Amino acid sequence: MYLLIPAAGVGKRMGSNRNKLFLEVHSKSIIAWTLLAAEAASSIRWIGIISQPSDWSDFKNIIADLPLTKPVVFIIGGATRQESVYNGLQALPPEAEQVLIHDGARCLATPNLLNACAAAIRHCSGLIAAIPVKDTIKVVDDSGIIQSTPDRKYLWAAQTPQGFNVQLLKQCHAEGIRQGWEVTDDAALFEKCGIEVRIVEGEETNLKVTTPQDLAIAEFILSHRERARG
Ligand SMILES: Nc1ccn([C@@H]2O[C@H](COP(=O)(O)OP(=O)(O)OP(=O)(O)O)[C@@H](O)[C@H]2O)c(=O)n1
Ligand SMILES: C[C@](O)(CO)[C@H](O)COP(=O)(O)O
Repeated sequence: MYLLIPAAGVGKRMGSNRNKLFLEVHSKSIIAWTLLAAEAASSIRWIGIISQPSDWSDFKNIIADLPLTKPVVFIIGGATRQESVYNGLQALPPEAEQVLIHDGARCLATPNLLNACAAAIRHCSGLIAAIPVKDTIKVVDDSGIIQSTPDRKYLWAAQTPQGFNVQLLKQCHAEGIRQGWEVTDDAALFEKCGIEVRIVEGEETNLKVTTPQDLAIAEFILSHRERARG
């Protein structure tokens, strides 16, 4: 399985003055944890890191200290996650028929989840890891007035990995450019193109490290995992 890792953000919500994936949690950088999970996932055979060239030296220094055996290719990121993934798709090896896309910021995803998504994409055209929503979700208008309360039993929180047929995702990204669609995950492009996307049960611990509070939560999860391993 081919894995694309969007890693070209700037971490605005983290309040970081550099790519938040260089921040450390439990003694390793966020990107290091993500790469170690990809290395441990037996289904992953190739890794593309989609990132800003100004970050490549720092990424390469981190990678040099990791026990990686799988090829890692650097791909130029875009101004948005959507553009970054578009670039990543163009850089896939021509033989890639399916792809997993996994946020570099989701450094707690387990190898089992990566493997489960890699297995599941063999039997469908598109999928996302997701977990049922625990809170009641409100739709709120621009003036802060609640407009509706969707039935929670139909609400899932999208995570990554997200898996896709490569050709179909390339077509959907191209249509998104033509239509001016702005999406925050790749599944939305499939949905807009009318292509079915399935759910794979995600992990409650599969946090997207976005704010400083998330760093503390990630630290807790990683230290708990370490204690559980003994
Ligand atoms: N132009 C971008 C923006 C984001 N990402 C990646 O997409 C993932 C999810 O994005 P997010 O958590 O929003 O990261 P940032 O964009 O860095 O955060 P912020 O929105 O707070 O700036 C991250 O791994 C990020 O590196 C990317 O590859 N290219
Ligand atoms: C792809 C994603 O992680 C699914 O929840 C999320 O949409 C990324 O959003 P971001 O604003 O780019 O972090």
